[in-house]
Amino acid sequence: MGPVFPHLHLITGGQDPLAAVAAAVAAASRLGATDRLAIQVRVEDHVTDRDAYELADAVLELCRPHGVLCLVNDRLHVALAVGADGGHVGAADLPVAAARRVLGSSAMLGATCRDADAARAARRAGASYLGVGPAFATTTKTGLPDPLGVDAIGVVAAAVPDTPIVAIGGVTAKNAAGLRAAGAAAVAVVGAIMNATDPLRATEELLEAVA
Ligand SMILES: Cc1ncc(COP(=O)(O)OP(=O)(O)O)c(N)n1
Ligand SMILES: Cc1ncsc1CCOP(=O)(O)O
Ligand SMILES: [Mg+2]
Repeated sequence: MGPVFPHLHLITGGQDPLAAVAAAVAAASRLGATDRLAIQVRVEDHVTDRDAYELADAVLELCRPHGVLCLVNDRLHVALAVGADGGHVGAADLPVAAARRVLGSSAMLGATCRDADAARAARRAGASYLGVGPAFATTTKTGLPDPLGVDAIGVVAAAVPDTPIVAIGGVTAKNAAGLRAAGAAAVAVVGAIMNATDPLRATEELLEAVA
């Protein structure tokens, strides 16, 4: 990863995640912005560790030659096994301090939170960045709390000025700039790219929106 924190985090999902990841890496390469893209390998809970490992290994093969950051959601043992750059944990995963012990001090570790106190606590426990959302309504993940909206994400960003905030949930090329303007260092998307008819173009539009 270059000296910047990636502004666009693509989280895998949908029918053909590898094709979408390849398109996203190609888009970032065309824009000379591979250090502004991160890929987070995320699979549904019913997916086996073996299948999660195979996907993560294939994603890493697409990312590494271009210096695109590769993170693994939830399954930190898979992140370690494939040699990913780090992982992301939320309320149903290892606590942040435990996750930091598993990944070691140099790995990138993201943690989900929704308010300033949780953000400060996650930072103290060792999180490198914070995933904050859902920003807007989304159907990609069920059982989510009410959307926070742009202003609430700005409040969390202001509470931890030294920690990158990644806004997630219903993010599109149209609303991404507003999240950045509110203080988010980055945005994370699933559907805007994974469900796009042209994931390469969708990635270009999102990278331009968060530049
Ligand atoms: C960047 C980013 N932010 C939040 C999440 C959500 O993680 P989590 O709360 O662990 O929920 P699942 O993704 O595991 O369903 C994320 N993955 N990435
Ligand atoms: C995993 C996750 N956590 C909070 S919202 C979300 C899904 C985001 O998907 P989309 O970008 O399609 O709204
Ligand atoms: Mg999780």
